[in-house]
Amino acid sequence: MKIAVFVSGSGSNLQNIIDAIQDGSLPNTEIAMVMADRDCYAVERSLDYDIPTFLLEEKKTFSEDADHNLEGENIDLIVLAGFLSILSKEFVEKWQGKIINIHPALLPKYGGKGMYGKHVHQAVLDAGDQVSGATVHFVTAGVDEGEIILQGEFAVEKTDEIADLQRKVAEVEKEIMIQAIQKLTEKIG
Ligand SMILES: Nc1nc2c(c(=O)[nH]1)N[C@@H](CN(C=O)c1ccc(C(=O)N[C@@H](CCC(=O)O)C(=O)O)cc1)CN2
Ligand SMILES: NCC(=O)N[C@@H]1O[C@H](COP(=O)([O-])[O-])[C@@H](O)[C@H]1O
Repeated sequence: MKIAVFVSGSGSNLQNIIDAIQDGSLPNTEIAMVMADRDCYAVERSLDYDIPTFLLEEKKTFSEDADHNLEGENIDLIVLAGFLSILSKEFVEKWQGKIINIHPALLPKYGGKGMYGKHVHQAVLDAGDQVSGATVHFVTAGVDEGEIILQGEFAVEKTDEIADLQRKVAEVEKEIMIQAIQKLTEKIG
């Protein structure tokens, strides 16, 4: 299975995929390319592993530029891993069913435009939720509206702050990201 990973941040989810390939949890899986919409630590991680890496910083044309790079690469799956730009309707329709995203909450709660990173964790704390988690879902033209593939949960303690949720989310994301790719590999082959 050839995958392309889109990134914007620290790259912890990218690292989880790299590690899973190296430890044999994702056999027959190859990260064919990493594409970033901004300079970020995920780019450094990708380059450290000699993965073909593209920095596409023109926000208005990211989807078009990314599609150009994907052409002819026989990519089976696109993984949005901490990716913070909204993909165009045209791009999503062309790759429909082959793009997944990981979100740091139990969708449909706390999803949509403006809901990313610390904004999500703050919303969970403000709501006083006792349970939160993360979600892997298919990507559609709408933001965080696609069919849910997997979710993982954790308990929110009264004393928890944003940093605590970031840590707990990261642990759940590590599990469900790999499980989701394994599940789709069985389906796509
Ligand atoms: N067409 C789609 N594109 C993307 C989706 C999607 O479901 N459909 N998922 C997002 C990932 N995401 C949450 O999981 C998400 C990312 C970014 C935003 C957001 O509001 N972004 C800001 C800009 C932030 C920045 O560039 O620093 C914005 O667009 O104003 C919300 C949700 C990835 N793409
Ligand atoms: N809605 C998008 C969003 O908030 N994505 C979140 O960015 C964090 C950093 O990812 P990274 O360490 O893999 O870059 C992750 O928790 C991911 O769920």
